[in-house]
Amino acid sequence: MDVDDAPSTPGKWKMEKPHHRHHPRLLLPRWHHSYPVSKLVFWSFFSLALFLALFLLSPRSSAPARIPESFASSSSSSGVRRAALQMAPWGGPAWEKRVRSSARVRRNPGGASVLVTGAAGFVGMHVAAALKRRGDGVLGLDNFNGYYDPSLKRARQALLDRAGVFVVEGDIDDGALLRKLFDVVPFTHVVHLAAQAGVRHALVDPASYVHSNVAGLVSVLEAAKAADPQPAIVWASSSSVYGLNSRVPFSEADRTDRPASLYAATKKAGEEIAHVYNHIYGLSITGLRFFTVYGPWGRPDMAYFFFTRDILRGKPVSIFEGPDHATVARDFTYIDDIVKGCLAALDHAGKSTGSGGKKRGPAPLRIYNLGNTSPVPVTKLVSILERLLKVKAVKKFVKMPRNGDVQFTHANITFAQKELGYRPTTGLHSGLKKFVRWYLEYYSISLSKNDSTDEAQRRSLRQLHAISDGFPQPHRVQQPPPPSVERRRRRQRTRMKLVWCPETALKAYVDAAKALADRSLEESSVAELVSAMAGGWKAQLVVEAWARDAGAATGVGLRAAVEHVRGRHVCVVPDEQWAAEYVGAMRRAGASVEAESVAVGEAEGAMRELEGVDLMVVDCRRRDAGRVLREARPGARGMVVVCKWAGRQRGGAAGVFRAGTRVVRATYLPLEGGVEVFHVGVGKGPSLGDGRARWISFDPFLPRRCDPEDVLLAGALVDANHPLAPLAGRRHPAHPQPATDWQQIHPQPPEGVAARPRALAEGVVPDHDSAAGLHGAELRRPEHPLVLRRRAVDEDEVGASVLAQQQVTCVADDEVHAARVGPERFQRGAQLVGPANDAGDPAAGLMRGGDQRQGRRPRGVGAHLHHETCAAPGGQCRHELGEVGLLGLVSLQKPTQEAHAVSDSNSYSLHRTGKAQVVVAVLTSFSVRRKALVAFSADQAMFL
Ligand SMILES: O=C(O)[C@H]1O[C@H](OP(=O)(O)OP(=O)(O)OC[C@H]2O[C@@H](n3ccc(=O)[nH]c3=O)[C@H](O)[C@@H]2O)[C@H](O)[C@@H](O)[C@@H]1O
Repeated sequence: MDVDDAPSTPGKWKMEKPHHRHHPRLLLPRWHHSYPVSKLVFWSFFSLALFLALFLLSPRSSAPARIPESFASSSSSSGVRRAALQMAPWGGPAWEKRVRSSARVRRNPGGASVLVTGAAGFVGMHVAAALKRRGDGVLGLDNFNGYYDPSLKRARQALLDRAGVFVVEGDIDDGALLRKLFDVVPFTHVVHLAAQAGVRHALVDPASYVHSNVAGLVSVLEAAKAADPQPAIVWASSSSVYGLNSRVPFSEADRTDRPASLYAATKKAGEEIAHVYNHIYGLSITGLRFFTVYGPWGRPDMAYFFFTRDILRGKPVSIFEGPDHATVARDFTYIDDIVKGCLAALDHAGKSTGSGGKKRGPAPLRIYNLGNTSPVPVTKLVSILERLLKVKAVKKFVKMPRNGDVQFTHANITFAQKELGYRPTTGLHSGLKKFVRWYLEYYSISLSKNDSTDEAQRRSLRQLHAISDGFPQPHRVQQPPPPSVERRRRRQRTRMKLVWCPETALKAYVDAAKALADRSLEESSVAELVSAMAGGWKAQLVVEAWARDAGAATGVGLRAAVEHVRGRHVCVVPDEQWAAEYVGAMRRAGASVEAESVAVGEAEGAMRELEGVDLMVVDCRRRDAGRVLREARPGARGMVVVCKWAGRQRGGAAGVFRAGTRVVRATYLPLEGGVEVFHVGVGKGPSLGDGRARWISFDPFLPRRCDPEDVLLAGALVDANHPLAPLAGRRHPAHPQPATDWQQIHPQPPEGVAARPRALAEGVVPDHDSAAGLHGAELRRPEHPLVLRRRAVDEDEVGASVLAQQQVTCVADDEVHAARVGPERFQRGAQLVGPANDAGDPAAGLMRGGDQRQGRRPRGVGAHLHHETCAAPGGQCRHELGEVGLLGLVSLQKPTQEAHAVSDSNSYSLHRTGKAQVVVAVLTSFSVRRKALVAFSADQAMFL
């Protein structure tokens, strides 16, 4: 799993600029104006007293100086147990170098260098990743305590590591470590998110709250105030400070002196402590009151998380109720909105004025609510989860225990809106959808769409069998690998590793074909192809770099695919106007688009948000196509790249593919259910050097307009570090030299047609390359006749070469055409599907089921085909009614040994025999010197 599954919103990352960004009022501690000084004094004393009492009472560890005492607590049913954590040692030149490098600002002139505490935590990881993505320097700090499953924290750490963020293993209470960090890096900001979270757990382990949330905060502020330069601080307070406040929505100006839990009290104490450090030392401090944050990579101790686990396991979930069965509600806020708020708070923080512990002037002290402004009852939360999980929850309504919970929360975000441009955009349903997707993926749980609830539940239970009784354990515990392992992994990542699943490929193909059936959209055959690819690879992140006026067919196809594989489809566009046009095009094509599915911005910016791309579709007509490709960050398996209109590149993409780049020329996609797709791309002229090419798809329902189309699966990008780059230099095993034309790839046409390629190559017929490409084609299963579309028969001579030896059904559009094709072409029992029908409308007679009045054809598998088979044009016709399960069944006879293996029986045999070499191949019309073959050999391709 990669960062992208995590920082879940790749899309619009636009914070509205506040109108009065530099308003002098911002420099004043606004929130405490309405706050009596006596209360301030009271809270300061309260905090310190609480801290001293609990700190002195708690047992101390005798850990060596560099292994700080832990504030971690392992919650266990037997009660409170505090454990000293063994921290990784820190210090030394190599460690310092790593720290410096991680905190170095890159690609973002004037960017921040940020220390993120609690970086292996839920919010911490997302914030650290987001800062890194935009080019800020980021160093993480986390003590990996055992409050909840540390392997989840390790997995987050591994994710950050891949993103280039080093997470130092240490405690915020380790003053020496903090001083060292500030010595090594002049941090401009600290985002302090390390804390002991959880409202109810405070009853179990009160000391941990004081240690982390009071002493830990003081420790961080001490280090920050002593640093030179002093950083600005942004830190996490909590909505829980509103406690028993009953004014809704909760505003920063409301009372916060009636906390309902020790957790809330420690957060409130933190706000008062912040005042002290601002007042005495001139530290710029912004506190953020988070409202019940949820989302992918979340905290297992939170209700939405363990409800999900319990629902899947069939265990009862306790839904709290207030007095008289009153609803309990929360202002659930999606993680991406919180991240945006954190980044905006950091950007608007204003500088600390002190240095080396001395105040030099007033500094900003602020507090903001970051909520969603729409409270949702817990019952609704449960019903959304039921729907998403397709499992009925066993609900138990219980009276809200008096353990710190409050009945409702509701944020007033006016201040954050005005001053930070904060605007939450994710509703609970779509946020939970992302969470559930992540959860199922992370814990490797699959739910079938068609399962009945019971079956889904049984399956889930089986899958969850391995999950322990406590917080769920992931299948894969990701520990940060030692450098040597990481190096090896990186090497491995440079090899394409694809997992091909014919079932999902078929579903995606069929859905794409259905979605596009009644629309005569350009590129729809390509759309079906890439949809099948995305489905077959089970691509979790599919990115499309759209070109203006390109239509929406590909987008529709990709959307159909990601639905099947629970993946994500994101379209990258350079600006808002393109975004609007894209959304419009998609809507017109009948597909809905959520805001987060559109990434707006320059190639670099937009692609930076997208880590772990499985399949990338780039329209090379975009000027920045090359930059888009260069910025693409593939997932661990590698990335399938489809370049549309590669021959029309406008210079942007030209530099991307180096000379010698292996380019694949044909696609064979094994699907299931007797359906296979074989796409051949062809160019004009004996070679493909003239930059013009077009698709032939043996899809009988190809749109009438099959415009020139270049689709490329290319394996090489300019960046030598790119995981695909090594493919550029590799030779296809069957062809020691890069293939230069089709003949080389398919050197042996079948008997009886041996003369044809030559004749065709001499340019006897138009489109001869397409015919050449088909030499050697044979029907894999004669019982499924090959359906050739008109043009293939009429113009391409394909019919002649294939029909000479096969039982082939040809589709003719009209009588005239049928006559022109001529029966002489159809030898050896070849038949012509005649166009005659009752109404005398030849085209309509071919395929009923489409909108005949509008002359539309039904396209795609699953449509009912009612056609008449005629012995010859104008002859007697035979009726046939059947399910269309045939999209063209063809395989190469002897082009390569491996393709032959494909045709042996089915795709599974590839796995067994390991013979398959060519699995995917797509044509390009690149200039000759760039043309070559990309082959995924059996050891690179895995088959399910
Ligand atoms: O916003 C906040 O300040 C706080 O939000 C959450 O605290 P909470 O809102 O209580 O979140 P959950 O523990 O996930 O509970 C969510 C809702 O589910 C309810 N709940 C919880 C547990 C349960 O078994 N049943 C149940 O109905 C709670 O009463 C609450 O209304 C976090 O856990 C805190 O760390 C954070 O500071």
